[in-house]
Formats: sequence, structure tokens, C-alpha cells
Amino acid sequence: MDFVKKEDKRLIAKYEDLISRSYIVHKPNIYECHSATSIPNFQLIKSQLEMAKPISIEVWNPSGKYRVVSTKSMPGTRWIRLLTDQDCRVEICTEKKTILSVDDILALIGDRCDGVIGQLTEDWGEVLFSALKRAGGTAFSNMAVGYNNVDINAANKHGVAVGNTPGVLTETTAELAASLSLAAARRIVEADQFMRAGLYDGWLPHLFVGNLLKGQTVGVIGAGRIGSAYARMMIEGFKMNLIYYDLYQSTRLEKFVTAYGQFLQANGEQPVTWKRAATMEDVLREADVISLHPVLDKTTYHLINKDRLAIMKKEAVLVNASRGPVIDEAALVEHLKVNPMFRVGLDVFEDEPFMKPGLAEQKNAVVVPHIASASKWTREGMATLAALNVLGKIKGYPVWADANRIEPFLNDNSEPPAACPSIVNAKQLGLPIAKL
Ligand SMILES: NC(=O)c1ccc[n+]([C@@H]2O[C@H](COP(=O)([O-])OP(=O)(O)OC[C@H]3O[C@@H](n4cnc5c(N)ncnc54)[C@H](O)[C@@H]3O)[C@@H](O)[C@H]2O)c1
Ligand SMILES: O=C(O)[C@H](O)CO
Repeated sequence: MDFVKKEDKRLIAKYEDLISRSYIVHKPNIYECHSATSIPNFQLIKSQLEMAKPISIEVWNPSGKYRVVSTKSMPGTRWIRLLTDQDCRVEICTEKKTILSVDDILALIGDRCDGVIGQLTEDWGEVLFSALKRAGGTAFSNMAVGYNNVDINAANKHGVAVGNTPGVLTETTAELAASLSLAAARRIVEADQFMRAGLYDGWLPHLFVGNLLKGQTVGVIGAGRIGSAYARMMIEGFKMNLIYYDLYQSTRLEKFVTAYGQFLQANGEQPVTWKRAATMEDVLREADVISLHPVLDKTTYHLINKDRLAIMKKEAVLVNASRGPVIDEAALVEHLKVNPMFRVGLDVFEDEPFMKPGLAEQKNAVVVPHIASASKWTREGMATLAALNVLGKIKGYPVWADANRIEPFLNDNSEPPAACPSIVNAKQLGLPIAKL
């Protein structure tokens, strides 16, 4: 202990204090240190201690030149390796609380930060983007395709590129929407609860009668990547007819339904059909199963409200795996109460993580906690895309020209292209575009 300088003693005291307050510096062996002289690589961790904030983190590649913060631990390790290989010091917040406040994130950004990977539960606006700019940062990426939690104008004002993670979650999210459609139509959750409660005492003609999907009409509102993938699953899997509403024509989807209809007809089956609705109300009136897949913005807030619920079929199934506020949830609860044959499958909620009063008691509602993109491959891919968005901006790489073709970034066996996979404000910031 004698050879430890006065300054080092001060740092050691700080180190022990921070450990006792559970600010954990992640380096092998450090957790186990109890005496000052047993701290290995003391000079190396000195810088970590100087930057310490009272919020717990783990650090990878402490000597990296660029400081990248992730507000959450994310699945897989490829995303970490891609960053550390390119001289990034990666700090991952390990706080126990699920949703970080703006103050928490300010503490994480600190005085020097090149980029942040954040989550859809966080409020990324003026306060955080100005702090990131002050800290020298130029890049932020949501680990999500939706970015309604981000104020793009504030990001533009501070010159921060905003990334998202399209494509890698399209099929996974569509599969969950299809699962909710089936679970609601065939009353799977109600029946499961009945079974577990020991109430089943034999087959009955009326027991848990639900809706047949084959030959019925599926309605899709927002026929973008996920809406189109969902439509195809329901059409191909259950031979449903399609009616959709979107601001834009989905030519690929229309061509698919036409071709599939011709295939069915050639095989002596009833062909499936498609219709692009002129109004959203047409979808609501005509469809038996309706799934919502638009972005959340001013035009889609409370898209489904009391009046629109009233024009839907009494036995319709409504699914939402987009964003909670697309439905006026209080109006939905009232509608469910008076229309027991109307069913919903919800992955998202207006006031997440809460449900509006009364929803949990409705047997005609299937509810799951925002898990639509939750498959291992997808979540690891989302982490990779988010990390590469931030890395690419820090390194001055151009933006990938087609955010719908992100496969080259997801191949575990090759290095990703030197580009940011998806930057939503690339145009506003005048960022260069990569040649494909
Ligand atoms: N529940 C989840 O875990 C989960 C997972 C992934 C995506 N999402 C949500 O799904 C959304 C869609 O994702 P995507 O990859 O398909 O995006 P996308 O941009 O490909 O599709 C969105 C579609 O909505 C349409 N749209 C916009 N405003 C509309 C309006 N007023 N009326 C009708 N259509 C409108 C757009 O034209 C577009 O075709 C995301 O923004 C996100 O909020 C949720
Ligand atoms: O927008 C998204 O990506 C989801 O809500 C989470 O996968």
C-alpha cells in the first residue's frame, strides 16, 4: 500500500465508493478487488473512474477512441464486437429500472460522448440532443424501426443523425400479428384459462366457438413492410381476401394476391381477391379481421376511435402491433364491454406499460407486452443495425441507399458494408448516400 501515491489513494477511495453505490466498472478481476494494491491495470481504469456517474454501466474496450453508450443491454455480442473492433469504447447501462428518465440518459451521455444507442421507451428531444451535441456526439440510433419517441426536428437542429432498424423485424412482427389474429379469432387464451382452471368436463357443441378465417376478408391499415408481410401470411395461410388502406399503393402486394389467386383457380380452388380501399372506413366496414400497421404520427393518433369502432362488424377481430395510441384505448374498452363477440389482440398500449382501466378484465381481449419483434435472430439483428448506424456516422461512412435491403449488414460470416444501414434524417442533414 505504501507505493500508492496520494492521488491514486483518492481514486481508489472513489472506486470503492462507487462500487458500494453499485456503479460497476466491468473489467475482469475488478469486481473481486478489495484492497487498493490488488487493483490490476490501475492506470487503465483511472479514466473510467474520472468519468464515473452514479448510474451503473459496464464497459467494453476501455481504451477505445470513440465513446458509444447503449442505454440498455441488447441481445447478442456481435454488435459489441463490431464497435470495439473499430476503436469504440462501449458503455452499456446496467441500471435495474426498465425505463430510463431524461436525467438518467443525461448522466450517461456525460461530458464526452460520440454516439448513443437508445430505446423506444426513451424521450429523445431537445434536452438529450443538445446534451449529445455538447458532448461532441453526432449519432443516435433507436433499437426499433418506429421512432415516434424521437423529435427529429431537435436532432436536425443539433446535427445528430437518427438511425432506426427496419426490415430485420418485418416477418417476426407480422408473425406475432398473425398469432394475435388467430388467438383472438379462436379464443385461445380464454380456452387455455378455462382448461387450467379445471373447468373442462367434456366436449360440447357450443364450447369456445370462434371465427373461421378461410374465405373471410382481412383488412390491413398501413400496408408498408410489416402490413404487407402480415397480409401475405393471412392470404397465403388462410386464403383470406384482402382489403387495405394506405396513403400509397402497394403494387407488390397487389401483384402477389393476383398471382396467388390465379394459382388457386388453376388448382380448382376459390381465388383470393384484393381491393385498395378509398377510405379507411371502407376497410372497417368490410373486413372480418383488421390489423393496424401504420407509423404513429399526427395522422394516425386515435385512428381507431369510438365512431370507427361502431362501424366495424360486431364479430370482427381487431389487432394492433403498431403503436398503442393508434387506438383510443378507453373507447375500445367500452366497445369490448358491450360487444362480447368483438375481439382484439393487442401487443401495444396507449399508456405503456399500463393498460386503460377495464381492459385486463375483458375476456374478448388478448394482451401481450410489446413482444412483436421478440425473436432471437431479430433482436440480435436490431442491435447490430442500431450499432452500425451509430458507428457509420462516427466513422463518416455514407448512408445505405435502400433501408429495405439491409441483409448485407446481418450476415454473421462477413464484415458489414462501410455504411450506416438506416438514417431517417439523412436527407435533412445532407449526408452522403452509398452506392449499392
Ligand atoms: N409492436 C412491435 O413490436 C413493433 C415492431 C415493429 C414495428 N412496429 C411499428 O410498426 C410500424 C410500421 O413498421 P414498418 O416497418 O411496416 O413501416 P413502414 O414505413 O414500412 O410502413 C408504415 C406504413 O404506414 C403507412 N401510413 C402512414 N400514415 C398512414 C395513415 N395515416 N393511414 C394509413 N397508412 C399510413 C405508410 O404509408 C407505410 O406504408 C412502425 O413504425 C412501428 O411503430 C411495432
Ligand atoms: O418499432 C419497433 O421496432 C418495435 O416497437 C420494437 O421492435
